[in-house]
Formats: sequence, structure tokens, C-alpha cells
Amino acid sequence: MMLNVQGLRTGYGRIPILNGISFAVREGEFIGILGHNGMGKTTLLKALMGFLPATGGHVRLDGADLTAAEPFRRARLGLGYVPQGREIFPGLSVHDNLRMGCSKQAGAEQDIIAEVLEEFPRLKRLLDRSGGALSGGEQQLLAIARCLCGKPRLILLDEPTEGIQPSIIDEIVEVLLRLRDYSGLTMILVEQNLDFIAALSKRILIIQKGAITREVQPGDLGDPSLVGEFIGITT
Ligand SMILES: Nc1ncnc2c1ncn2[C@@H]1O[C@H](COP(=O)(O)OP(=O)(O)OP(=O)(O)O)[C@@H](O)[C@H]1O
Repeated sequence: MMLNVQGLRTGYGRIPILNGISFAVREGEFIGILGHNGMGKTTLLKALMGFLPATGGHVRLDGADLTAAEPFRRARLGLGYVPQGREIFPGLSVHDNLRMGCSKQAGAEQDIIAEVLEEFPRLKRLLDRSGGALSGGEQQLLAIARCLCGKPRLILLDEPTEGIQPSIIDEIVEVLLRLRDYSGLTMILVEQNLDFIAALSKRILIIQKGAITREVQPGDLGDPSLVGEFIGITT
């Protein structure tokens, strides 16, 4: 297993949010984590990146225990993060946003950006525009592209469809499918958009109140009773 999470606990101050999360991800796998608002999806990704300290359990990457590792060390070992709300730099151009993502390999910056942009024709046309002047969907594409500039091996994606118009959601699906099928990248997607998560994930974990309660296959999400019972949202 590439990533092994065992009994992970964390929270904010003294408020526990993750109550012992366990799952494992194989290299090259695309897994979805589905849960509705407030179930702990963002908290889980922040804990995996080291932005929130674990209060219990373990996180192992390629067998190495990263439970107490600083975020920069996790990034150096290949963890990439596309945060909820994108967090691009609104005052910087698209090109400069991508340069910020390259900080690890300063020397090869232009080559890395050119290579990443091959997957993002829409961004190629927007390189001089400031990040803040992009649409939400374009910002999301930029956030994914910027993450790729850091040459991650495992990417954590936090609700990439949030607040984004359907036509560009389709484009995000296409980009992620190509990455899934041709790049060898490992990806963990947290979402509450059923169609999006089903289109991309090979298997789906359901998160409820800070715990993984069930694993389902993408096809199972067509069953409204299962969806209603385990996820608490209606299709
Ligand atoms: N900084 C914080 N301080 C205290 N509680 C927080 C903080 N951030 C989140 N929480 C709480 O932790 C719980 C889980 O939040 P989290 O953001 O992980 O959920 P989520 O599943 O990602 O939901 P959403 O889809 O709304 O982002 C919620 O009850 C939330 O109110």
C-alpha cells in the first residue's frame, strides 16, 4: 500500500472531529471519499497534509511513518494538495501562480510549466490574466495545475466542484480522468457531488461524523435508498 491511515484522530482545540479513520490506498489508485457538509472531509485532508496535528493513530506513506511530519516534508515526499476554495493567489497572474507551485524544482520551472500546461489548454490562453479575474472553474483548473507543478505522486483534492458551473465541471472530470488513466498518479478526492465522485473513483469510502462507515462501488451510487441511508443526502 502506498498510503496507510490507521485509527487517525484529530480535531480543533479540544473538539474531536476525526474519531479513528482507517483506510489504505494503492499506488495509482483513485479513491473517492463521500460525505455531506461537516462530516470531516476537509479535516481529514488537512490532517493527511500535516496542517492539523494527529491526536491518535498513524499515517504511513510507502511504509514511512509521517504521523508527526511537518507539511513541507510530506510535500517533499510527494503529497500534493488542492484545497477547498482553491486558494490561488488572486493578485498574481496565472503564470506566476504556476511558478509558485514549482518552488521545489526552481531550475526546471519553464519546462515543468510547459509540460503541465499541455493538459490545460484553457489555461494556456489565460497565462497573463490575474488569478482573481478567472471564473471559479478556471481557478479550480489553475489550482490543480499548480499542484501538478510540484510533481506530486499522491494528490488530495478537496471538493473541486464546489460552486462551479456544470460545463466546466465536465472539463475538470476530463482532466482528472486523463491524469488518472495516463499519469500513474494516485488520487484521493473528497466530495459531496455524487455524479462527479462516481465518474472518477474506482472505489468510494463513505465518511460520517468523522469515521469511515462503509465502502461502495461507483455503480452503487445509482441506488437512491443506499444513498439516502448512508450518506444522508438525496439525489
Ligand atoms: N477551524 C475550526 N474550528 C472548529 N471547528 C471546525 C473548524 N473547521 C471545521 N470545524 C468543524 O469540524 C467539522 C468537520 O468540518 P470539515 O470542514 O472537515 O467538514 P467537511 O466534511 O469538509 O464539510 P464541508 O463540505 O462543509 O467542507 C464541522 O463540524 C466543522 O464545523
